[in-house]
Amino acid sequence: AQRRGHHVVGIVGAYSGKIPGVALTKTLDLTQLDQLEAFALELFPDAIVNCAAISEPKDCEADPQGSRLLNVALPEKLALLSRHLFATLIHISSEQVFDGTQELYFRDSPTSPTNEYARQKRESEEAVHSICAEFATTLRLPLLMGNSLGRDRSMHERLFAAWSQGQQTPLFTDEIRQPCHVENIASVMVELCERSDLKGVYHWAGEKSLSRFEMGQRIVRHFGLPEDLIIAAQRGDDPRFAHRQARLVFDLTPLASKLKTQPPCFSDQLDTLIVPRNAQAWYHSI
Ligand SMILES: NC(=O)C1=CN([C@@H]2O[C@H](COP(=O)(O)OP(=O)(O)OC[C@H]3O[C@@H](n4cnc5c(N)ncnc54)[C@H](OP(=O)(O)O)[C@@H]3O)[C@@H](O)[C@H]2O)C=CC1
Ligand SMILES: Cc1cn([C@H]2C[C@H](O)[C@@H](COP(=O)(O)OP(=O)(O)O[C@H]3O[C@@H](C)C(=O)[C@@H](O)[C@H]3O)O2)c(=O)[nH]c1=O
Repeated sequence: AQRRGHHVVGIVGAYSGKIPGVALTKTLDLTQLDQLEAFALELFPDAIVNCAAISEPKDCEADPQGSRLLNVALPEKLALLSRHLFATLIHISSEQVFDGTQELYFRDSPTSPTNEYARQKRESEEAVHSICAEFATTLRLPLLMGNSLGRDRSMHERLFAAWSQGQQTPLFTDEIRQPCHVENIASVMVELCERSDLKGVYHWAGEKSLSRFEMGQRIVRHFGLPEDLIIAAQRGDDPRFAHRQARLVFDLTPLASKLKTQPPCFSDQLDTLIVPRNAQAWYHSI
């Protein structure tokens, strides 16, 4: 956004560090919608990009009411503000609105959420596009790759955390995802903020679909680690995981055919990953 000459204001919750490229950060509890409204009216933004959520399925199961404040009430409020401000709204939904039984998911494929998080995401899509359809683009996203600000959030960071504590990680051979790294998604979002002809719900993901086990293998090889750090597993091996969606793969044509940014290959995504701080001593010791 900075490269394109945009002025970015970042709203943060608990995060207190510097955020590269963000001119101003504002700490707000995004469950306090009156404070958000006051700030938005003061700022009068041209575009609002909503990345806030309770984004762990298990956290939404544990606290449906609390997570709804972020995952449904907040997008609703942002949609009302977008309409009032005539501001573009970019909202994020998830591949998890689908049940994972289909070979490929299209923008108009029927959704069938199988958990609280996914139900909230579908509800947020319906709210946003009924309130401010002419201003909003919702991106349904896949499993995200990248280096999180806190260094403990993404898939490779969680794997490094387990490996550096001496744990081998069981990874599903029968769970297929289409991971995409966040830098690529940020470029898509900047393009969408500059386009008025791409409103509605779109799918975006990486070029390649892989099993969680294949992802683990590619991560291990990329960092020159021993292959026995990962163990092939099946979702059904453990009743806690038997319900997990088997295959979440998107048709990307509608958006990929209109944007300069293209779905990234998996090796480009691996090249952006760094060893998380808390695993560096272990990594250099092996
Ligand atoms: N990660 C993934 O694999 C996927 C994510 N998504 C979606 O992408 C979006 C981003 O997800 P992701 O980056 O993983 O989410 P994270 O959980 O990593 O980050 C969400 C952010 O929301 C902010 N937040 C939460 N509660 C509050 C609050 N009360 N007040 C202010 N800020 C708050 C937090 O900011 P702070 O740190 O400052 O407290 C946190 O950093 C979400 O909509 C998610 O549903 C979709 C598909 C997959
Ligand atoms: C994917 C996977 C998970 N698990 C176990 C580990 C953990 O106890 C449980 C849940 O896995 P996860 O913690 O990865 O959460 P998971 O529910 O797999 O997915 C999450 O992925 C992370 C990256 C996110 O950002 C979330 O938004 C969400 O998409 O399932 C395996 O044993 N093998 C696997 O291959």
